[in-house]
Amino acid sequence: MTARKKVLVFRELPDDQLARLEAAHDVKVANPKLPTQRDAFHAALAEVQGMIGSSYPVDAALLVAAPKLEVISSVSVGVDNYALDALQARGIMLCHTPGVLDETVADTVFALLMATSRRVVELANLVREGRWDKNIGEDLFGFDVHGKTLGLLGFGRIGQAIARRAALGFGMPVRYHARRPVDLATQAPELQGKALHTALDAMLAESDFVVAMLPLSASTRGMIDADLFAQMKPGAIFINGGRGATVNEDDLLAALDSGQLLAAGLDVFAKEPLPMASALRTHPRVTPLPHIGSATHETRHAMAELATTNLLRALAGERPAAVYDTAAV
Ligand SMILES: NC(=O)C1=CN([C@@H]2O[C@H](COP(=O)(O)OP(=O)(O)OC[C@H]3O[C@@H](n4cnc5c(N)ncnc54)[C@H](O)[C@@H]3O)[C@@H](O)[C@H]2O)C=CC1
Ligand SMILES: O=C(O)C(=O)CO
Repeated sequence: MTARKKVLVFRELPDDQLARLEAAHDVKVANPKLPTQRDAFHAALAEVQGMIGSSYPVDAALLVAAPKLEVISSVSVGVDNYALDALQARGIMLCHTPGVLDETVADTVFALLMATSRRVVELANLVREGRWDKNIGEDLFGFDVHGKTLGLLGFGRIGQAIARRAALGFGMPVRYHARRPVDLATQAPELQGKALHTALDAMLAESDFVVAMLPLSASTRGMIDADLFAQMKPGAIFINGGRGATVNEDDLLAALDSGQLLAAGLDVFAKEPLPMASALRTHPRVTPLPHIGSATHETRHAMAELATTNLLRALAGERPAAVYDTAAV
């Protein structure tokens, strides 16, 4: 039996997963985002060997305050909140939750594709506000999704789940740009002949919808800028389901205002929650969502369960299923 260790949980965890942790270890729950719990969080850092978190940034200074830390288990697949080089230098293991959220995030991205192209929010508001007083005319028509070309920036686990919906369900030709081509024969045979690795400029020029599904890293920060928007097909729709800071938001607004982009569907923003002053909040051709890509009951539970299992395994000296390779940055 593993010796009991000290664990700090600094995000919400379902009761059944908290119970699994408490059965094996001494657990402190403290949310550093709540002023009433911030002191408890900082006090606990000095003692903990394991942590479960997600959206609170774990930077190098915070790690200095946690000298006994062996493992962090994140309830997320994205790891941009963690100081990866400091974790690597200290030999602290980082676990995350790849795979269990792919289909749910792909559903959210498709909701944004449908909402932007068919003007769902705008037209629902027209009905709600009692402005549906005649047959809808051309000025309120949308554009088809089926049969249109989809360009994917990022073609990993989630990008491929989006491509399956597009190619197999909506008859959409798919082009993708990623760090390297994917061997579809072994990884996604159902997409063979349907999703093509394409040079970035050609992909942008050919796509009716450009969907970004990129992690945030030094190479992707600010990558989607005026230069990329200018290369997109005039009247394209842009969707971001990855991370907000991969986009230059001023350039995005300029592309919307010039008419280069027809619309944007955004689940993620450079600063979250989206500041009241952001023009993206109220822009008539932006559909903004509050970072809900994976936010279903089923998937958030599956993520919490995987994160708990990862932490329990790591603290028991076993290899967890989903260790992030911090050396790969
Ligand atoms: N909106 C939401 O709620 C969610 C957002 N995400 C975000 O989506 C990201 C992607 O998740 P997965 O598909 O699981 O990751 P993944 O690691 O399987 O795929 C990442 C893809 O991005 C590509 N890529 C990375 N850097 C690139 C660059 N500089 N240029 C071109 N392509 C590049 C890779 O080649 C790969 O195709 C996560 O890291 C996270 O930030 C993930 C889950 C939910
Ligand atoms: O997992 C992630 O990276 C998210 O953004 C939330 O699911």
